Amino acid sequence: MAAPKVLVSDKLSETAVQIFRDRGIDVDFMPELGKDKEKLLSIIDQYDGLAIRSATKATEKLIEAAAKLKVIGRAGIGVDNVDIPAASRKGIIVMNTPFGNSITTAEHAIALIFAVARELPAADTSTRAGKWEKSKFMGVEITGKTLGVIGCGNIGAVVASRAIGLKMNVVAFDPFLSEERAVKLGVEKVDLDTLLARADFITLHTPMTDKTRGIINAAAFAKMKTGVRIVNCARGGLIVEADLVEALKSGKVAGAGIDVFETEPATENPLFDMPNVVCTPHLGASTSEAQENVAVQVAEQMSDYLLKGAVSNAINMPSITAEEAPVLKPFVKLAEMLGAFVGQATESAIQEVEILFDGSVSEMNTRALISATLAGLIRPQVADVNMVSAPIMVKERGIQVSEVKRDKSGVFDGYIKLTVKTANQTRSVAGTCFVDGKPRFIQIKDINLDAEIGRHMIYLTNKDTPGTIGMLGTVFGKNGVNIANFQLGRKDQGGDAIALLYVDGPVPEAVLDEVRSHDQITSAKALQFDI
Ligand SMILES: NC(=O)c1ccc[n+]([C@@H]2O[C@H](COP(=O)([O-])OP(=O)(O)OC[C@H]3O[C@@H](n4cnc5c(N)ncnc54)[C@H](O)[C@@H]3O)[C@@H](O)[C@H]2O)c1
Ligand SMILES: O=C(O)[C@H](O)COP(=O)(O)O
Repeated sequence: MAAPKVLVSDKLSETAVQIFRDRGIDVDFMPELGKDKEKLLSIIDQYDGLAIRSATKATEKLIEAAAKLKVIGRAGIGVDNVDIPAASRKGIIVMNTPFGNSITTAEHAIALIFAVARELPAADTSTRAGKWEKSKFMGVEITGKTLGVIGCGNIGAVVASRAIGLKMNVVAFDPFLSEERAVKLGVEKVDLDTLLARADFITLHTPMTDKTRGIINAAAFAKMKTGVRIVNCARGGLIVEADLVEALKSGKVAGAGIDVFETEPATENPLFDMPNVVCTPHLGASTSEAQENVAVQVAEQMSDYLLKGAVSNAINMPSITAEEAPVLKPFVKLAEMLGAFVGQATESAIQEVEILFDGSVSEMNTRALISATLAGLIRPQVADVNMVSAPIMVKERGIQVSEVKRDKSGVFDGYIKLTVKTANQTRSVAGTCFVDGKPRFIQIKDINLDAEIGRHMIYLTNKDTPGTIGMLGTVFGKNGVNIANFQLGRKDQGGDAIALLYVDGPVPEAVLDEVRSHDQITSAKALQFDI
């Protein structure tokens, strides 16, 4: 098999390139390509992986053109430059490195707080110009002042701890911050209005979402103390820049430290003309330590995925560690086969799906197994689906999915049972993996059997009457269909029965019609499994 190929289209540390090479991955290092949309678009179809920072925009158009792409690795935190829904629909994993640059970015926020409190850049420029304007640059102390942290996750928490070390009082607004964690961090959890009213300094550390876009706007400025100072090292667009300009002009805001802008690269911006605004060009993550961290991490994560199927820090897929990947692999296959069985056997719209994990399987990574089951289930309708895209597609179709876990309940160490409801019927199939790692069906419609899964299979439902096996043998035999394995099961003597045949090739519909023409046969369906 050819080695996977990765493109690095942003300025990542070359350590990442070395890691890809050491792992046997072909890598093209084109750090300026992120800025050249057309060139990137023209070559993206050659790559299995794309490693980026924030300059590369992984748009829907780029993702559509990425015929082989399996993974986008963001060496950093914010993934707002990646169209995640488009990537997910195409089955592309998007991963980031959530901790590698958090300390560095928090330090930049603290640096900007000091720079704004003491007008350091302006004082530096004035002094170099020989002006010695000692009385012009009257600053403020930060000791004893209140810092409002909006978004108290990884970076916000580090900023809070540094600020507490600097003797500031910290209040935090973050709907997902628990009281316990707030107490542990030594911050006071408050609502947004309270933060705006009490803070002398405000620092932003939320992701860019529909809820956070423009969170600091004219209405928010109106609720702040006069003379407040604001720092944004998160994302441009969290602050409405035009409103900040007005607040600076009116004196409501005494200063601002801005690392991120509504439009980047920011080569022109009304904030550049404002006094006591300290601007940096999206430098939050730019230290050698952080860049080394994120480059190493992204290269290792992408390599682990491309070479071993291990998934870590993915935004759109449950994690699978390198250790669990080989153990999980046969069960992922089984889950897909169960989904594929029901997906092919069911012709009306699926309304509900229940996936039961029994015994040892219930202790595995069931989120990954659910994704695999759903992928198998809807593949008959959507050919290109995989474990990344399946949960989204199932949700888009309004199908309810539930998971049940239970202790070992039968003779098998563990098994998976998939039950699907449509408007007319409920269908179930269960399976397990034996020590040989091969998946097997062990129950269909609550009827026990033990069926090895083959590429081509025939699923029959029938009445349990004498002569059925003979009839099937005759029909298939005279039509040249060779049976590799034949499994039968029934509820009660003379009652509902099923048969699952593993055959050596595709079975023509005409042959199935002949089978169907016999009175004891209720249904006959050819199934295919990607095994
Ligand atoms: N300037 C830079 O170079 C730079 C570097 C790294 C990260 N960042 C930005 O910083 C952001 C935060 O990074 P992080 O690692 O701390 O992320 P994180 O996920 O650990 O923390 C984000 C926090 O924001 C909170 N949050 C979400 N929605 C909110 C809302 N509506 N109101 C208040 N809080 C909300 C979350 O609960 C979470 O605790 C990233 O998303 C990225 O955009 C910028
Ligand atoms: O989200 C991030 O990690 C930062 O914004 C850093 O972006 P950069 O990698 O382009 O410096």
